[in-house]
Order: sequence, then structure tokens, then C-alpha cells
Amino acid sequence: MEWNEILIRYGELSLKGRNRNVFVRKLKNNIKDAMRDLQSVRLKAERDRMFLVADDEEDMKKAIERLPHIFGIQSFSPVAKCEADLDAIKKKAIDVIGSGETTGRTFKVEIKRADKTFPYVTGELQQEIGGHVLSQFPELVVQMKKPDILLLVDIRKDGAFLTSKVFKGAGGMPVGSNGHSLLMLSGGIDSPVAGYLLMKRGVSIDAIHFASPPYTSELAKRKVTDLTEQLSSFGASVRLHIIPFTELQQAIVKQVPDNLSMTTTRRMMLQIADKVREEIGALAIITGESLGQVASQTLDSLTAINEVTATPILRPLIAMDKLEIIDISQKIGTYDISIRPYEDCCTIFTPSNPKTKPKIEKVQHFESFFDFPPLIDEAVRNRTTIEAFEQRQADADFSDLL
Ligand SMILES: Nc1ncnc2c1ncn2[C@@H]1O[C@H](COP(=O)(O)OP(=O)(O)OP(=O)(O)O)[C@@H](O)[C@H]1O
Repeated sequence: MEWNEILIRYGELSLKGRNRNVFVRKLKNNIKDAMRDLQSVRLKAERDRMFLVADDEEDMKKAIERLPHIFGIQSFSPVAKCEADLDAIKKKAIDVIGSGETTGRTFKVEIKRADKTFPYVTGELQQEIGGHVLSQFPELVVQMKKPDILLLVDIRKDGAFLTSKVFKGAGGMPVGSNGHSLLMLSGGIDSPVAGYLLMKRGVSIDAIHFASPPYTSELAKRKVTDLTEQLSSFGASVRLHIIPFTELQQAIVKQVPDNLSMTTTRRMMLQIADKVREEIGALAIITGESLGQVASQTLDSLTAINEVTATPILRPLIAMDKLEIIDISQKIGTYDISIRPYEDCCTIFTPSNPKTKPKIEKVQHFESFFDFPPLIDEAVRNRTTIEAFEQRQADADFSDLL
């Protein structure tokens, strides 16, 4: 079956009143971005829906594969086009219905006649087309309420457009329509899920990762770049900042008693993240923390860690169970990357008996014997930023075509 265009429905976007133009524009850009290598793809945005047109059949197939990942789309339907002529419509209706399962299904035809000059009234058309479909697929049963197959026939000036399949979109809001944040991305299971959930609410992200070579390997870094790439498939590219953290971790191990070193490590990470956040103009920091999961994630620990900044810390997983988090990570394709067995900087320096109720004054006391701020600034300065996922140039080259 050859589809000529895809009808894209916005869902939540339609609730957004005054902001809707901004949302639609963002969504359009994100779709363009995801399709930038598909030369024949064009987009037409209307008030409450968008059409993706592709002349090339392969491009159309790829577009159908990619659309379910893009936030802000509620559902989409591939559409077949024919001449606005009753016989042509009847013929096309058979192709469209025949492209899916018909056994044991209920069915209904719905007509939309934007072209009022078309020489049949809606009731007549419904009967003609419905009768023809039933003569070819006698197994179908007509049902007016909630049919399994709804054949939509939209008659416009430039032709008739038929569709019968509705694919579920990713929902949520277009990435970038709700501000920018910095995700602390560890390489574990949780933080990629945290990033995904905020992206789903329309937040665009940069990611920051703390690496401690030679204690952490190139393969551990690769894991994080792969996670970043996977997150980039949800509607907007993610830039990754890799922080050299070895010197600071060694200083922490020397200066701070074993049972408080995890708290200090987190406080240092957060201060570095906060400086990077400021430099890139992000408004909040996202982490994959979930209450009670490990010693550094008790309310007391989170309070002691949080004390170093007034920046909002978004913790979308805070009340989730590990199994719920794993379930999402499997669905979004990050789980298999996260379970690769390479050590994270925190795992290697993990103390044997970290305090679950660290006292802020004690932590501050031990930190005061060493001049940490210069090391923090140096780590921020010496970061490596991977822009590979942005492909801004590619976007710019392609934008004229859309
Ligand atoms: N090396 C790191 N680089 C960047 N962020 C980190 C790093 N280690 C930890 N974090 C951040 O701190 C959060 C808590 O980390 P921790 O290791 O305590 O928990 P976790 O539940 O194992 O999280 P994850 O599964 O994301 O590693 C992480 O979700 C992440 O946001």
C-alpha cells in the first residue's frame, strides 16, 4: 500500500491556548530535525493538525517509523490520496481497508467534505463507499459507535484523502517548548529515564557526566555517549559535557572521612553542574535520584547535598520503584546500554559504610580544611563538550528543503 502523506494530531497541544503557536512551531522544527536526512519530506502545519508529505516511498516508511518517538504528537495516520471522483475513491477505499486486518472487525465510513462543490451529499457518499467496501470484505460488520476500523474520507479541492489506521504518538509536549535543563547522566539505569521524562514534558536538555580516568574506562564513556544518542532520538539533540573528576575525587578521599565522602562527592558534582548550567543558560538540574534507593538518596542526604545550591533540582523518579524505572528504561531503549558492565566514578570510590543521615555542619567542617573551589573551577573549565548529536550544520543545510 502506497501512502502519500501522514496526518499528525497534536493532542495536549490543543489545550495550550495562547502558547499554541509556539508549541506548533517547536513541534514542526523537531519533526524536521528528526527527518532531516529524508530528502523528499515536506511539512504543512495547520491550526490543529499537521501533514507530512513524502514523495519517496522509502522516506515515507522511515517517517512512519520515527514519528512515534517525537513528543507532542498524540496520534498519526498514514493517508492515501486519489482523484476527487467517486469511482476513484471507492477503488482507493478497497486498497486502504485491504492494507490491514479485516477478519472479525467492525467498520464505519466517515466523510468530511471540505470541497462543497463535490456532487454528492455526505449520506449518499457514506452509503456508496460503505456498500462497496462491504461487497469486497463481507466479513466486516458495520458499527456506528467505536468501530475497530474507521475509514475517514476527506474530500478537498486538490483530491480525496483516505485513512483507516491510527498510530499512537509519544504524547507529551514538544521538546524545547518548556525551557532548558542540565541532566546529570551517570551511565546507570535511572538518570536516562529521568532525562526522558523531562523531555516528555517539553524540556530540552544538555547532559553532564563525571568521569574519573584511569579509574573509569573509555568504554564507560562510550556508554554515556550512547545513552545521550538514544535520548537524542526523542525529538531534539542532546549535548554532552564530560567533566574530568579524578583530582577532585582523590582530594575528597584524602580530606573527608570515609562515611561522609559520598555526600561531599555529590556536593562537588552539584556545584560543578550548577556552574555549567549557568554557562549554558539552563534553568534547572535534573537527577535520577529515587527516595531511599541508596544511602545518598535519603531525605537527610538529599538535604545535605542540596545545600550547595538554590537552583531547582528536578527529580522525576523520586517516588518511583526500581521496577517501574526499569520498565520505562526498557521501553525507551536505554536499559541495554545502562547495564553494560563498566564502572562509574562513584561506584569505584564508594565508601563501605556511607552515612544515611549526614549532618550538614559536619560535612562543611571537613570540607573547610581543603580549598575545593579552584578544583571545581578547573573541572568546569577542562570539560569536553560533545556536539556530535546537534548536527546544527546539517539542520541548516536541510532547512531550506522543508
Ligand atoms: N558519574 C556521574 N555523572 C553524572 N551524574 C551522576 C554521576 N553519578 C551520579 N550522578 C547523578 O546522581 C544521581 C544519583 O546517583 P546514584 O549513583 O546515587 O544513584 P542511581 O540510582 O544509581 O542513579 P543512576 O542509575 O542514574 O546511576 C544519578 O541519577 C545521576 O543523576
